[in-house]
Amino acid sequence: MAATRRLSHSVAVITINHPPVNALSHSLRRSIAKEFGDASKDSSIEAIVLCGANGNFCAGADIKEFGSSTLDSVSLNNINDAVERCQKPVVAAIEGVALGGGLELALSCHYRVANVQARVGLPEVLIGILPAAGGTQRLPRLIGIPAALDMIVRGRHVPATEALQLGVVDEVVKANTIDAAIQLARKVLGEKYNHH
Ligand SMILES: C/C=C(\C)C(=O)SCCNC(=O)CCNC(=O)[C@H](O)C(C)(C)COP(=O)(O)OP(=O)(O)OC[C@H]1O[C@@H](n2cnc3c(N)ncnc32)[C@H](O)[C@@H]1OP(=O)(O)O
Repeated sequence: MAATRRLSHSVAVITINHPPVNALSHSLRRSIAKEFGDASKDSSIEAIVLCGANGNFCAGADIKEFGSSTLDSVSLNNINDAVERCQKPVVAAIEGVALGGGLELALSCHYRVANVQARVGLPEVLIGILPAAGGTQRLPRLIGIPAALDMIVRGRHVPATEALQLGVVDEVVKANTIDAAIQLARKVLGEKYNHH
């Protein structure tokens, strides 16, 4: 399990890879933090795209590690704060599911592009907990309190087209989600440079 990084036209594409659903285990979080930190500091990189391998963005915290007492300084909150604060545009490319901590990670990105087949949600309530990595703040800021509360208390999986209507994602594409996210990042960069 690891996050890997490749470069596409000065955009770093960081792929989260922990089969089958890219659950955020301790070691995956460490790997994401390292790749993201390196990309943020690398002056040859102008923007960052976060995506998932195995046909999914991320199903959230690794439920199989719940109850383990491993001490880990790389919390999902730390990662999400670093992503949100990044000076470079960060775009999430969402395929499959972005659930729980996976959606919270995507919400920390500055933009979100989803495949039409994707689903997003905060299903923590279904396992008796509440979102605790910024979802209860970032989601209402993005889509308003009533719609966010509906997602948080019902824990339902929201299809990409509805997520677009609600404003959870910025764009829905039928194919080539990662390319679309790279294009969006480059468009944002173009707008930034045109304003200077
Ligand atoms: C604090 C808490 C935070 C930050 C959280 O994020 S809590 C976790 C929130 N996420 C969830 O509750 C998602 C739970 N998973 C699902 O809803 C579904 O598994 C799925 C929609 C992601 C996939 O569904 P499906 O295609 O039907 O496949 P399975 O359900 O059979 O799952 C396949 C294997 O993946 C394992 N899995 C799924 N989610 C997780 C997870 N969050 N952590 C660890 N492992 C996960 C699942 O156990 C299956 O594994 P195997 O049985 O094949 O070994």
